[in-house]
Amino acid sequence: MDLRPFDALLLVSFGGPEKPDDVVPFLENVTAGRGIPRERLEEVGEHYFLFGGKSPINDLNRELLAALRRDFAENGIDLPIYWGNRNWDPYLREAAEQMAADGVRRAACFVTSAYSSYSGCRQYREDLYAATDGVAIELSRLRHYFNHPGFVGPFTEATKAAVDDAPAGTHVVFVTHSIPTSMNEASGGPGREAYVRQHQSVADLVAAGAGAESHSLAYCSRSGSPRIPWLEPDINDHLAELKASGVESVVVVPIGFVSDHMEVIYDLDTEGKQTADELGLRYVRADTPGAHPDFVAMVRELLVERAAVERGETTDRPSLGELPPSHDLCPIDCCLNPRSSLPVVGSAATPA
Ligand SMILES: CC1=C(CCC(=O)O)c2cc3nc(cc4[nH]c(cc5[nH]c(cc1n2)c(C)c5CCC(=O)O)c(CCC(=O)O)c4C)C(CCC(=O)O)=C3C
Ligand SMILES: [Fe+2]
Repeated sequence: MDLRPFDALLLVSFGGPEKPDDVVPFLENVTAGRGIPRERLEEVGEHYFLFGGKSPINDLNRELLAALRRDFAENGIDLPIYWGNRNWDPYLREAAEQMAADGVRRAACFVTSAYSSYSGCRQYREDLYAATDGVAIELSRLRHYFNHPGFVGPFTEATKAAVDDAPAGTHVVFVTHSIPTSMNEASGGPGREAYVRQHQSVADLVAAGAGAESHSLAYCSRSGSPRIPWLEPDINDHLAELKASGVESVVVVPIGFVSDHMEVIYDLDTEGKQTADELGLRYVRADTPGAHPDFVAMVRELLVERAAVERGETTDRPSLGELPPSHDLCPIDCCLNPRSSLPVVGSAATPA
């Protein structure tokens, strides 16, 4: 398999605490200079302490790494895979330095965030720039994959399984991370609202593929000042509205998350489930892709595709639904955040 010009794959993720002593320093990393109210930090810290001070995210990434290495071996790909996080050990900077020491010149980066937003797109590209500043290595962020069959497929399979087991009249609620409405407006470029449009497209695709009778999109994990508008409805409010409108059973599908992060196991499996129990709603949560073989194969396919693009060859760019396959290079004004003007990797010269 021709993977030139790449000589490594870098798995790029958020990072999370692994023990109680990590929790506060991790939260300080995440919120550095971001003005998250202290109240919210204490509350988020409690979510982690409830699970022994350990986030599931690092172990999930270790599983994904192992699955990727097996998939590469089975497909005759002899490319090293590295791992680096934004907010916790192993940090991106260490991964970049290790790659450079190992002689890697050009790495393709797979980010564990499928959609466009400052948090899921530009902030990672800022992190990649900072990690390689002064390090002789070039990084290329692989395209957003929210509408790739390897992402939509596992969600459709999981949702169909849950819907098939559920009583008639079950409503499917798709859930993602809430973000400030201003961040949504800037996602994909000024006024594009790519974040919400991408989620709506995935929700419609998965609902159709799973044979859902009715479906909607809701949000979890809101933070920040209550005076700043964030995307709504919150999942808990939404469950109450559904119940009031006569719904008796829901399947909850966390399409905003590639695996069972803290948001999924706390905000949905713990808090959302409790809300549903109090309302007397049947509540089942569908699986995230995790290390699903089709999701793992997608990472390889995105790498092979981008390598061909970099060599100037024409190639297939699989996508589902009405939105086109996402760009390789982001428009120069993609996912801007008025509070940040840091340099980034992966920008085109032209605006959206
Ligand atoms: C869009 C989006 C994703 C999905 C895309 C992606 O996957 O990247 C995501 C993922 C994640 N967010 C995570 C954790 C946190 N996010 C926070 C804060 C924030 N997230 C935001 C957005 C997103 N976040 C925003 C606009 C904020 C507030 C401002 C800011 O600070 O930027 C805070 C601070 C406290 C709080 O405000 O809740 C924490 C602790 C974890 C780790 C979970 C684990 O440990 O398993 C993961 C995967
Ligand atoms: Fe977050």
